Amino acid sequence: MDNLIITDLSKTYKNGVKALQNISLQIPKGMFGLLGPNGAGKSTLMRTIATLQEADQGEILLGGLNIQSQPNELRKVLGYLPQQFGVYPSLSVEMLLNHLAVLKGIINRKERNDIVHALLHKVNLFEVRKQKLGEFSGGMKQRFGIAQALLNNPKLLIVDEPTAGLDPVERNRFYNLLSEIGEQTIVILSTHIVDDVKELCTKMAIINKGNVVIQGNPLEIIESLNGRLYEKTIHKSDLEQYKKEYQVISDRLYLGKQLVHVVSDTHPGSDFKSIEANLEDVYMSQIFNG
Ligand SMILES: Nc1ncnc2c1ncn2[C@@H]1O[C@H](COP(=O)(O)OP(=O)(O)OP(=O)(O)O)[C@@H](O)[C@H]1O
Repeated sequence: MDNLIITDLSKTYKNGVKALQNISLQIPKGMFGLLGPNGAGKSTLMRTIATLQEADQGEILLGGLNIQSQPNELRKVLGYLPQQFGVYPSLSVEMLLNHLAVLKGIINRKERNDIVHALLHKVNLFEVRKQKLGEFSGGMKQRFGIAQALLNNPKLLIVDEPTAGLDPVERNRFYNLLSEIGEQTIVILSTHIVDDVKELCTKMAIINKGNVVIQGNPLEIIESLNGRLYEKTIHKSDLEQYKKEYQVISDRLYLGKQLVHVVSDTHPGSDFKSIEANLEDVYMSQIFNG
């Protein structure tokens, strides 16, 4: 299976926003999590990989395929679930998937029927295939979004913030579906929900202000913070002072008390407790102090 290799990719919008700044990433088969805050550049990167917009500089290769010079070849092996997935609410799920299959060039009726039914089973919508999409819950719509993205049996699947607004049960179901697809395919999951990546991904990157600030295996990335993370309960009124004195990466109210997490190479003082890092801590340390 071919890797997706992104080298030195940059994009500045006409208004001067540097959305991507010399991005380089190596993305193998499996689930790849792309984390970053609002405006980090995730959608710009996804859309560039999906050949929906062009970069100013850099190269994207999928195996032997050059995405910029061979966009039509890429589209044949690409599945894409954008952030805003527009649907025709009055069509039944089966009719709409059939229609999209025709648009994707699956002309033979028998073959098309087989593919549509297999996909409806895969995303667990077969039983409700006669229902209108407009009547579906958010989770069902997202699963339909995956079904349409899989119509051409893609080598590369891009999903842009797919779990926003899903309840825990639906989110879990969606995770399971993506994991299964990730066994055969490169899946790039763009999200600002740290848990999405923690649960699912074998590789990840955090981007902030158009830059890759860290990339690798989530467990190894977490390990890089261990031994340097401390916790303390403080008075709320002291928070600003702590922020001046220490590298505070997060502050939150926990059971009515103000809890701070601090990164420090040496023990910051006896009142601090050394704690195990998690991905949220890594994310916070990279976004706010990186
Ligand atoms: N068409 C555009 N013209 C000008 N600026 C844009 C355009 N699209 C995005 N931007 C800006 O580029 C930056 C990156 O935006 P992008 O949508 O890629 O971020 P994102 O990480 O996907 O954010 P979110 O999580 O909010 O979707 C932002 O500052 C955004 O305002």
